[in-house]
Amino acid sequence: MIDETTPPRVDSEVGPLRAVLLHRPGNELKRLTPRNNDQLLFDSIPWVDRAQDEHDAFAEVLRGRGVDVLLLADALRTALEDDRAHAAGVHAAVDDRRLGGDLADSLRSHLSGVSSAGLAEVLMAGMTFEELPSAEGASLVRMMNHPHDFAVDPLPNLLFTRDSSVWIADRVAISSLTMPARRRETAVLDLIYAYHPQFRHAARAYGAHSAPIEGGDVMLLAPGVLAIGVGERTTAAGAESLARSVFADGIAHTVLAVPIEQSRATMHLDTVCTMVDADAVVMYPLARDSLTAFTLRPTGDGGVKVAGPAPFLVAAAEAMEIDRLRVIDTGLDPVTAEREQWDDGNNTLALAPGVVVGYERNVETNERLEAAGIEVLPIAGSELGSGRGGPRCMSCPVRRDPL
Ligand SMILES: NC(=O)NCCC[C@H](N)C(=O)O
Repeated sequence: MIDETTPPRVDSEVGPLRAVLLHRPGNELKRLTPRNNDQLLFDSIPWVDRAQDEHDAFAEVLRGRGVDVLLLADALRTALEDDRAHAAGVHAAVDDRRLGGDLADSLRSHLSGVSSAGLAEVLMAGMTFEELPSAEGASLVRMMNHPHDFAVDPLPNLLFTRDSSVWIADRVAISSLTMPARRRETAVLDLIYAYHPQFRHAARAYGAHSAPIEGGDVMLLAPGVLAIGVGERTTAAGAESLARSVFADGIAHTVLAVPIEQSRATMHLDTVCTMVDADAVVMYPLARDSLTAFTLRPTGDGGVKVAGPAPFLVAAAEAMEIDRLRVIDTGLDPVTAEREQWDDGNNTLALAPGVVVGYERNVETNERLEAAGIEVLPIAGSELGSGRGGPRCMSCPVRRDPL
């Protein structure tokens, strides 16, 4: 339960974390098979019960440090109690282009009568053709699809709540996700933020239908200073559009657009770099000297001026108005560094300055962080990590105290 007396607000990556949106993995993970896991962006087939246990333990670590945990499925069910949300949810679930007019109409009319919990389940876990309600009359679409094909796609990547929405100051930006397997997450988050009683009054930053942006690329380096990774998921147009939006709303004065390699291992900026203290990051060694940044600032008359590129660490320190942004030197040999980067060693979630959650398997990265004075709270992630995402990816901070 989130403390409802204090409105959502996030101004930094490391201010004491007070409230967070997580998604406990559910039946949507049971949809993964060796035939569809690549398309659904998982590298293997997770053991679902164990993934849930790992996630419960993650949530307990956060609660143990005074963080209110809001679970996405609960939030969605609550939002869908509103009739308008329910109708929008039915609309979001049914794709006429996939089902054809007749089947789409009959599924819409079926879903209109299900409970908010039932509709939430369909929105998250999807529906196969054999699970469709039996309808009278013949449908070519029903006949020509395999019973196990998806009539409504599942959303196994809901687990990574970081990517689908991001709070910047007192506004929420709902992502416009790039990969087809994740696009419908936008509609789910839109329902939650529009209709959940706790969020209904939240102002929006950025339009959900703008150019692609994913939250894993958005980093709140300091109040008013954002870094946005531009690579496989967030486009330059997305970064520029978010920059314009935060400048117009007066919630940021500088945005750094950071080119990152377009590969699965580096799909978001937070796969190579996360903040562990107000002036320190943990960073993949290969990125340390190669990351650059374009600096965007408002012109004052509605425009945006662009400077650079410059080395990322230099541009970041200047924008943050600090002498330097420290890189915690994990000092790893290239092979260990590559292995631990793949396993989200650089993807830590800060609970406060100098206190982070990290996957326990990244033994060497965690040891070096501890040696540098960072407290690492280890969590198991053997199953959670099968979708390639660590503690930062699996969390959307909703409220942090000021630094
Ligand atoms: N911020 C992140 O790096 N999130 C991890 C997302 C993993 C997910 N399987 C995806 O490919 O989108």
